[in-house]
Amino acid sequence: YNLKLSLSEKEPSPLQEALSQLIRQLQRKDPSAFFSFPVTDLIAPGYSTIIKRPMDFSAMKEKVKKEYYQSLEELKVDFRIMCENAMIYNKPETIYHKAARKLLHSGMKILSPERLESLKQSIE
Ligand SMILES: COc1ccc(Br)cc1-c1nc(N)nc2[nH]cnc12
Repeated sequence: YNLKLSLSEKEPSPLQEALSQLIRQLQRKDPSAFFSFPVTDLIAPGYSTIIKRPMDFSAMKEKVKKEYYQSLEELKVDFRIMCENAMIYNKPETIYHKAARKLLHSGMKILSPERLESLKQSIE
């Protein structure tokens, strides 16, 4: 029987697939998983007052699932915010600041204009 897929079983769109693939590639560059989940004030005292736009990979995945991203570039914006947050809150000599700088650097290659353009062609 061709039972209609319920809303919760909607197939991911090509854009969602591409976004999820990019997030997987980016997460591989965060082996310590510092960026997998939201930073809490318990882990980082005062974080929620200092950082106005918190972002992490789990939030990105949620935004993909809810189709918040209308383009690949919007993911790049959130990725940069996530890394910059860590470099704002944490002093330069900390492992978190250094991990963020390194992640930002490798992420900008994965999200380079050329890479995103060719990925866009494959989505159309
Ligand atoms: C989710 O955050 C963490 C999880 C586990 C551990 Br150990 C540290 C963090 C963390 N700590 C600080 N100070 N700044 C961050 N920026 C992104 N991650 C962090």
